[in-house]
Amino acid sequence: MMVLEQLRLGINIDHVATIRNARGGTLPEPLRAALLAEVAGADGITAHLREDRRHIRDADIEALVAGLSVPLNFECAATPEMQAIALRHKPHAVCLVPEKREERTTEGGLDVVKDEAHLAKFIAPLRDAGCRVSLFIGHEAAQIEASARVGAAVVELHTGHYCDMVAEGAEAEAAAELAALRLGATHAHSLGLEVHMGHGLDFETAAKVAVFPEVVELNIGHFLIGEAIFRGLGPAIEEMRRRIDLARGGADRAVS
Ligand SMILES: CC(=O)[C@@H](O)[C@H](O)COP(=O)(O)O
Ligand SMILES: NCC(=O)COP(=O)(O)O
Repeated sequence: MMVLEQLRLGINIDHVATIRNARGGTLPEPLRAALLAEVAGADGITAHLREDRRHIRDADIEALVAGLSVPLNFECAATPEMQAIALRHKPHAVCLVPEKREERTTEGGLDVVKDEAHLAKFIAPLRDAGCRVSLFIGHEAAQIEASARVGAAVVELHTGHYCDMVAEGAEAEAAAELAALRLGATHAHSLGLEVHMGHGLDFETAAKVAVFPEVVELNIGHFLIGEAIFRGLGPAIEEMRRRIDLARGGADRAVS
């Protein structure tokens, strides 16, 4: 088995805030989860400040910026409000995602082709401020090519549909989606874009995409926060690290 560069594992802590907000108090604290994730081997922390603040809130972003030792990947919609917040905090990375207030979770990728002019203008000041701008998109070639044109440094390919197909036992569709993600990763890499993947990944699906050599980072949240109920957050993250390292051909480096 070929040994590839170790994948960066970004831990999304949005759903710690979902649990906190269910009671309206201050516990559990997303920052505490993020610090624990760092200790467990997270290479970065992802937090999505939605327009409706349904999970992460502005104060969480401030606490993360002040308290983290690893890079923050700030996910947000491409709106003037979010651009101002990003420019105030200057996180390591800004990942632009599509948002619909009525959706339960991020349903698809950005339509970079349609919003090319807007995104090019939107990205420029973030890039000038030193943020690595990432676009959360589907695997379609046209979206990848438009992402390169608008000046993004990174694309994060949406793995949600692949994960849904696996969960439904739709084997042919899952295989086709995985193949399309693979092609998308190769295409994006060939255009000079750094390639990340994320959304809906669990131990099995993360291992499947971890083998793609062009992918350098996975962002994983909901599954791990759920898994933390059963085995604790640290052990859940360590197990994810072990599985993706193993898939990547680095069993000797994997946490035992
Ligand atoms: C963009 C993305 O995939 C994550 O931010 C994910 O959306 C987690 O948050 P939600 O459950 O609010 O979609
Ligand atoms: N960008 C994807 C992400 O941060 C994690 O998504 P999920 O694992 O919470 O679905």
